[in-house]
Amino acid sequence: QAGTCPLPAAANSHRKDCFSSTPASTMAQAIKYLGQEEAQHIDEELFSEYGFSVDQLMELAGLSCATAVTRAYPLTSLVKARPSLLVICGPGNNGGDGLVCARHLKLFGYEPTILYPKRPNKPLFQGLTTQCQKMEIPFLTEMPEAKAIDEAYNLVIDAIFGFSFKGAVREPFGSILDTLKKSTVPIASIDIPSGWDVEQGSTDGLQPDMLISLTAPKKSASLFKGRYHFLGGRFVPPGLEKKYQLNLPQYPGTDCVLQL
Ligand SMILES: NC(=O)C1=CN([C@@H]2O[C@H](COP(=O)(O)OP(=O)(O)OC[C@H]3O[C@@H](n4cnc5c(N)ncnc54)[C@H](O)[C@@H]3O)[C@@H](O)[C@H]2O)[C@@H](O)CC1
Ligand SMILES: [K+]
Repeated sequence: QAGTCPLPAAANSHRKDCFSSTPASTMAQAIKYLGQEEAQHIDEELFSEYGFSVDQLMELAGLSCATAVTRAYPLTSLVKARPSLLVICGPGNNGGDGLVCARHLKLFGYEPTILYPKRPNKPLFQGLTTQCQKMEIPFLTEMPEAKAIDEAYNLVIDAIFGFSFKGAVREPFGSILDTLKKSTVPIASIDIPSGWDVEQGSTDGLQPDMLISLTAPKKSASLFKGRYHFLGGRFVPPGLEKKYQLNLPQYPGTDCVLQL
């Protein structure tokens, strides 16, 4: 169909070429938005075929997230007297990214506080937790009320669920997400806005101000309406990028993030 973009209507800059008059053969390919299974296959292949360990990629992912946050919300732009942030970590690797992100943000001069209600009994997560504690990052024992969040924090970092989220949200995360929906503080979501279906998004879910897509955006990212969409996780080997036709944009220089 002439002039019809095959991609979802929420226009982002990478879709401009849908309407370009440039012949298809010479068009730059748009970055791919991954389905849930495809994201999980890439993840598995990075560990099995490409020899990475989880903690390696988590460190790079978390550093990307912290770097992207400093770009979108520099210390000088924060509205509260203290550069306070609330980082909410979930029970899987998305939560691990949140712990790494919090540690780097502390090194970058922010004052993160962490809520980590479901902690996996695995050395990786125990180590990341100890590192944050040794960095003098406080851990909350319960989720504050929306009003208390509005008063205390400049930004909430949502590291609750990533690309493995499925089905109805189980507690305590249902209540946590409900509180977040009532808060007016901007939210920066790591990889997926938590509670969103990885492919279909959510009509009544979180509406984050920022999304940091890791490796490549997931399908639901086409429905993101916030101000800042960043790509991070600059660790994809060319063979893997080619196999999955990711068409990743070129990161500038040595940067670990790119604004989409
Ligand atoms: N391959 C990659 O590209 C990388 C991925 N990383 C991160 O890893 C994430 C994926 O991590 P995981 O596969 O561990 O999964 P997630 O962190 O997405 O979540 C899985 C956890 O959430 C729970 N869960 C799932 N659905 C739920 C529901 N409806 N209610 C309550 N709990 C639910 C599961 O029981 C499990 O504990 C990515 O989104 C990304 O943030 C990075 O750490 C490193 C690199
Ligand atoms: K998330």
